[in-house]
Amino acid sequence: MNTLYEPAIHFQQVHFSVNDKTILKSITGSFPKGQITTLVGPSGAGKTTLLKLCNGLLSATQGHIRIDQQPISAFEPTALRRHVGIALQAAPMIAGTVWENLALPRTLQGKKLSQQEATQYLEDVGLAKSFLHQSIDELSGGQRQKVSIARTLINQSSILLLDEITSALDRQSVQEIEKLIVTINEKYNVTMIWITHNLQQALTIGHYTWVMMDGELIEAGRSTLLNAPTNPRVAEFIQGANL
Ligand SMILES: Nc1ncnc2c1ncn2[C@@H]1O[C@H](COP(=O)(O)OP(=O)(O)OP(=O)(O)O)[C@@H](O)[C@H]1O
Repeated sequence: MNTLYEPAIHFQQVHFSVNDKTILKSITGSFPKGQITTLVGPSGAGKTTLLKLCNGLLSATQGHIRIDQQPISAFEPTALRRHVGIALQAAPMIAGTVWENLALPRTLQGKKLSQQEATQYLEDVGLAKSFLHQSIDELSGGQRQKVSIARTLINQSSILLLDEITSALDRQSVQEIEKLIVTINEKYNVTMIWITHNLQQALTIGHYTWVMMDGELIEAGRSTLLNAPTNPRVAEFIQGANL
């Protein structure tokens, strides 16, 4: 990828296989620091597997991954999870209040999250203070996803991995989450890697885009590549998705 930005994450000839099945083949590329890179490709292309390699949920079978210029192996696992946050489509939560869920990253470290801090994080994602004491079960899908994003901010992660965080939401919530991600990216300069099946979203929200197919990175560059793909496989994929 031709970029002016230093890489937040760099993959060098990364392979991943499980039980002799190759899932990722020879991935080489960078995710530019402070930018939003959208990750697209057909189902089963290896996108989630690649994301899991970025925060140590999985380890590469071969090749090298560097996070902020350091080999990923140099990070202690919990430090890596704090440095590289993740938000998932299902936005997993514990039974309890919004505050208890927000405090979870701190609770796991034996620390507390004050009401004032919790309120600030809620404000950051556009939720009123009144949500603090609300049960997590009473939230809409969009509100739940906002709490999930607020929770990632508590660790002050400099890299955030987003796996299809809007695919289960209604149109208005999708727009709110998109706006929120752009705001967080700009306000905190967080590097984002966002898996999406919504190519319009990949184009409009992404600064950069990676296109994956069959475990390979087949195209990477400015997201506008989705408007005028030079690779025929990418063109066919986009045509099928009616961008
Ligand atoms: N633990 C595993 N054991 C065996 N196969 C696996 C395992 N994890 C993933 N796979 C396979 O690896 C391939 C890539 O999966 P992955 O979830 O990374 O794809 P994806 O691009 O994220 O797909 P989707 O868009 O449907 O979420 C799939 O064929 C999947 O079945």
